[in-house]
Amino acid sequence: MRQPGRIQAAIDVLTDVLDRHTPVAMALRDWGKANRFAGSKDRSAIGNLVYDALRCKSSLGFRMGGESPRNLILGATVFMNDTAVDELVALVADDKFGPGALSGDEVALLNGKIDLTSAPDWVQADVPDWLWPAFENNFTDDAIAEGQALTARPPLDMRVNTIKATVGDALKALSEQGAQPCPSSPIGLRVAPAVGSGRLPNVQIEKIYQTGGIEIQDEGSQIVSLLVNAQPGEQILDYCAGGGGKSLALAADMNNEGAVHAFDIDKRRLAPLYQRAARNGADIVNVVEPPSKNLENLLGKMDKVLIDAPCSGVGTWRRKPDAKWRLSEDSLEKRYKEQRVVLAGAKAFVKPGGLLFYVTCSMLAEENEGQVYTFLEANPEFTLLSAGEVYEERIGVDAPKPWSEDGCTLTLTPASTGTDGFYFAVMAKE
Ligand SMILES: C[S@@+](CC[C@H](N)C(=O)[O-])C[C@H]1O[C@@H](n2cnc3c(N)ncnc32)[C@H](O)[C@@H]1O
Repeated sequence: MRQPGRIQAAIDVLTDVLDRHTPVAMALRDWGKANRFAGSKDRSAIGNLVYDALRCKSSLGFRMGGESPRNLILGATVFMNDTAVDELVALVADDKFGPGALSGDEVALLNGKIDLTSAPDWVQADVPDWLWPAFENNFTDDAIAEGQALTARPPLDMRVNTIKATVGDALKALSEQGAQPCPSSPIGLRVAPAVGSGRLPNVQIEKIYQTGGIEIQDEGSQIVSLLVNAQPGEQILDYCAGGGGKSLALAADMNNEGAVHAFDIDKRRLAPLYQRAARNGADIVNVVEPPSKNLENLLGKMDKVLIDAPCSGVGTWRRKPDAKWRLSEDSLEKRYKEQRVVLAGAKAFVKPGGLLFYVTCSMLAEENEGQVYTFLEANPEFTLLSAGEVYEERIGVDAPKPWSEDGCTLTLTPASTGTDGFYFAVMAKE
């Protein structure tokens, strides 16, 4: 396919996402099925344009005078992919598979007729307007920069599974894919974000992945798992284990000694963990299916309980930009309620002297400090500890510093640590 055909395809896919509310991955898959002539390079070029347009939907819409799929994709082509306006005009002029000739107004807009610095802050930050007060409240002077960092293409991060491989083994196995050590996680590898129409490698077909030597896991998720500081021989409950990304990381950190009990209220979410744990050789992962009465024998006995709480997912907007615009006040309220429920349910498993960890992939104070401080007030047997020392010990004194409102809990963000957004708090039970 030539560039104009790819642009038109991206407009069609984005129309499906915005007008028919189809999830972006599904819209891209559907387009691929209906257009089997398109090669893998075409698909990644189209996907990149659609994802870029979604990441910057409000700022591109502002610069282009409206958020139609055509405006957004043309804007993404020029403003985010460095295509020169003259070149684009010539390319689309008479290509019958493209979006048609550009109007004079479109050309003027693409040439920067509207200055983004005149836009409201939430538009410059590409954060939904209704959410801006909460977002701004969290980051004050840095809020626009934090929002903009969430619009960048994400890298591919991998955790080396130290049960099966060393960082050196994995680096060697993935050298052709461009893997480098992560900036902060000592067990992380990173492939830089794709540029232009490029794509990230499919490492799942590589032997090192298939034999359990690596897991795909954002560096932020690796870091919060390392901050649990799981020790060999400990009994740990991962209370919201989902697909088990953090359970597997904890098991490796424990050198496969002790136990990681992986529970989730939703049995379907736990399903992939059986196979993942087997591939990882993570023998100490004990999957506990709901109902929660199956956990009764662990009450009051856990050295550590990890709550990787259900949340808005603001911290993952680089990877899931459509979720940013789907988030609603109602769904956020539901997440707050679920967070209170998991905190109330998980606390009973911590043994006296044990630790309770509260993690989200959100960057909103209401889901983070807000929940932790409310919990601490109602549960005086728990005390907030500072996470700074363990961060320095495990991640390094020279590593990029996470953001912290209270000097105790940590918020990792794309702008501060170059990771997905994550919140981390640790509380001790007396
Ligand atoms: C952020 S996800 C977990 C991701 C997972 N820990 C990982 O690293 O891949 C949050 C999980 O909390 C679960 N959850 C929600 N309410 C819960 C509850 N009351 N008890 C236990 N798990 C719950 C959800 O089903 C979801 O899988």
